[in-house]
Amino acid sequence: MLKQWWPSPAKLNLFLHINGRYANGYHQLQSVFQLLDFGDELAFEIDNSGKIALCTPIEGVEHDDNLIVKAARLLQQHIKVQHANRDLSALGCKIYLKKRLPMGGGIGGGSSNAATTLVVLNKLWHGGLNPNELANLGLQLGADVPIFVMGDTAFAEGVGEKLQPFTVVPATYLVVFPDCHVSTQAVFTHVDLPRNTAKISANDYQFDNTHNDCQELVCELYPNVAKTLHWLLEYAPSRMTGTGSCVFAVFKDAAQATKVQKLLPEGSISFIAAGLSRSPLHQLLDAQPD
Ligand SMILES: C[C@@](CO)(OP(=O)(O)O)[C@H](O)COP(=O)(O)OP(=O)(O)OC[C@H]1O[C@@H](n2ccc(N)nc2=O)[C@H](O)[C@@H]1O
Ligand SMILES: Nc1ncnc2c1ncn2[C@@H]1O[C@H](COP(=O)(O)OP(=O)(O)O)[C@@H](O)[C@H]1O
Repeated sequence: MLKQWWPSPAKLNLFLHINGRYANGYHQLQSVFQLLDFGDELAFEIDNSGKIALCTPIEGVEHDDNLIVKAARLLQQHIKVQHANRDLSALGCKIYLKKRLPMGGGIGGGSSNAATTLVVLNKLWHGGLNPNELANLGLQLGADVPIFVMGDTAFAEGVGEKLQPFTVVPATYLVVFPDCHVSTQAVFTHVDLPRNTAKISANDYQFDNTHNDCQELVCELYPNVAKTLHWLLEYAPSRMTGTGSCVFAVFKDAAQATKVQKLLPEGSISFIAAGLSRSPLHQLLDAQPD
């Protein structure tokens, strides 16, 4: 039988302000998480083995460290506890991944993979968790997971988990990966990271009156990020996403984005994507009710 492939989209942080730091070291931030129509895909074959197996390993990531496997195990455990009266000892699954998103690029690939796993397995295993419960479970895996579980482009606060659906002017993005992996943890523990940007109201958001507090530091640490950003800025408003390393340029339409993509230096890794208000995963789920 043909596999059902489920989308696992990328996101961009259209801006990222750091407003302070919590006692546990996590940062208090504000951001717009823009979901994209480009990403990885996952397929799931549930079985009664009780085992979780990712059949398409990612080079450099141990099976048990993969956020997909961690998400499946976390949900498996949660369902077992919630449904103690049902014999769920045999909940198992084989998982397949088509990886397209560069890792460590600030476009949320790992978190999105974890979210798609939580959402789809909850459906296939008849877990019965509601979206808020799934998002809370996802938060244990990463601050970025809830946005992908909820599935709406959003204005985010807290550590990134307080979300309100947010309307952004439709745009096409040229996203360039400067061929370096930035560790989110390394950026957030850096002494030179600014952490005192004043809070804004969601209504006041505009691309031009916001910025990314991580950008200057990452540009200093990774000259390739600085080079890519300066190149893109010649053509369109551009910014780094998340803690890097990807940089995006904003265009009105795909034709303009394609023109600039063609001018990129040879060997550049890039993709073009449209901004979406609703995740492609959730669009597919909405079209396929139980
Ligand atoms: C800041 C963002 C913006 O999108 O960066 P990117 O990872 O996308 O670049 C994300 O929210 C990241 O989310 P995610 O990558 O899931 O973060 P986690 O795994 O929870 O945390 C990675 C590390 O970043 C730090 N961290 C993360 C989020 C946050 N609000 N404050 C932090 O200080 C934590 O110290 C942790 O050690
Ligand atoms: N399924 C996964 N996809 C991508 N990265 C993963 C996955 N599982 C674990 N990781 C680890 O998470 C790190 C961050 O990945 P990713 O989410 O793609 O980047 P970012 O947080 O910068 O957007 C990777 O370098 C990798 O070691």
